[in-house]
Amino acid sequence: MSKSTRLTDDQITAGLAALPDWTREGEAIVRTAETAGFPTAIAVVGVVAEAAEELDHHPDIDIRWRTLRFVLSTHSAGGLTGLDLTMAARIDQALRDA
Ligand SMILES: C[C@H](O)[C@H](O)[C@H]1CNC2=NC(N)=NC(=O)C2=N1
Repeated sequence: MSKSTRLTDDQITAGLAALPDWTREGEAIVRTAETAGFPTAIAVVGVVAEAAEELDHHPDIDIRWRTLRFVLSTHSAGGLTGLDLTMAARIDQALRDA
């Protein structure tokens, strides 16, 4: 299946089982994470930006001092796709490495 095909509810539930820090909000998945401080938060955003360019898939990112909130959805598909799950895993990795 193409990475840009909209996932079924069952596929989303199965995908999120492997991404316990993410929650579904309608046609998006969301994660909030607290980092060590503002410079770390900005560094994580830099790593995520590189992954987003690599995958051509871009999260909405809210920065509040050292807390980051990421929202993923595939606008072109009008919902969630495998790209959102892949990007969520990359964001998790960037946070672990921070
Ligand atoms: C032309 C380019 O491939 C599209 O605009 C991409 C870029 N990044 C994107 N990011 C996200 N989250 N959803 C999209 O549909 C999307 N589309």
